Amino acid sequence: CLVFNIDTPFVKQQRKIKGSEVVSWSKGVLGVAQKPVVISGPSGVGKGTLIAKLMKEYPSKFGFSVSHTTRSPRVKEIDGVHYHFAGRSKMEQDISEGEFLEFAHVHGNLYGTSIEAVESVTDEGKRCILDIDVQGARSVRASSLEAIFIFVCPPSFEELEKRLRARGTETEEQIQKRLRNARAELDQSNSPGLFDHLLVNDNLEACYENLKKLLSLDDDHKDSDGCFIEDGKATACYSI
Ligand SMILES: Nc1nc2c(ncn2[C@@H]2O[C@H](COP(=O)(O)OP(=O)(O)O)[C@@H](O)[C@H]2O)c(=O)[nH]1
Ligand SMILES: Nc1ncnc2c1ncn2[C@@H]1O[C@H](COP(=O)(O)OP(=O)(O)O)[C@@H](O)[C@H]1O
Repeated sequence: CLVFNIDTPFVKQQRKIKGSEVVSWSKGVLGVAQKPVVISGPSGVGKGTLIAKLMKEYPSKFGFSVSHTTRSPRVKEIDGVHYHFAGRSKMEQDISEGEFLEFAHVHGNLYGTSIEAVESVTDEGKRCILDIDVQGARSVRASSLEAIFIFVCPPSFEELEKRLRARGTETEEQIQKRLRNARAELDQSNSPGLFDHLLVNDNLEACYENLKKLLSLDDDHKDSDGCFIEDGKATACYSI
């Protein structure tokens, strides 16, 4: 099986401490396996909705990287399916022991992708989808895991707020925090060399078709209005 060096911060730190070569390896995410897909974007933009559509249409092609988080489960969220809901001290310990590919503090909670989360998808022969924040995307970019990076934008800030409220899963205080963070995340979507594609989620079906096009799942190149993709260098997708 194919192995490659996963240069996580833990591996780099161990190399420094030990002053010798430290190699950590993972399997199956390089070579014949298709590149994992990293999807980022502000809270409420529709990342989960798009990913759910993709997984429903292509259950044997894609697998979701189930992250760990210290946030409380929402109604209908299942432990081990949507997230691995974890205690902070246990998660911090696992991070310090090098079990995570990346982690970040987001909206006041700790989130992270364990190496096992990615491997369990690739072990099934599926293409891995990661729903992670911009900091996480940066960490994965800096690691040797080659992936495709997609940032999902809302058509406007007002629409983002509307969706977040309509979802009804957060308190007013949490909504305000997520909206504040959204501005910073939207600014960072333009960081040079970070995202390969910006996808505007205005009309859901049009956006989904464009996502499929990006992933070469749709080769009939249908026109889609209300949603566009920028290849290569990310440029502002709209102004707030
Ligand atoms: N860095 C990182 N971010 C994550 C991970 N899992 C989820 N996130 C991000 O954490 C943020 C909050 O996720 P969540 O609490 O599910 O709220 P939502 O974005 O409103 O659905 C989102 O930006 C996710 O993309 C992870 O493993 N690592
Ligand atoms: N294109 C869209 N138009 C209108 N509502 C949308 C669209 N995409 C998603 N939604 C709705 O917006 C809310 C937030 O979507 P969700 O997938 O939970 O966002 P995220 O995972 O990015 O936080 C959900 O209630 C979802 O049904």
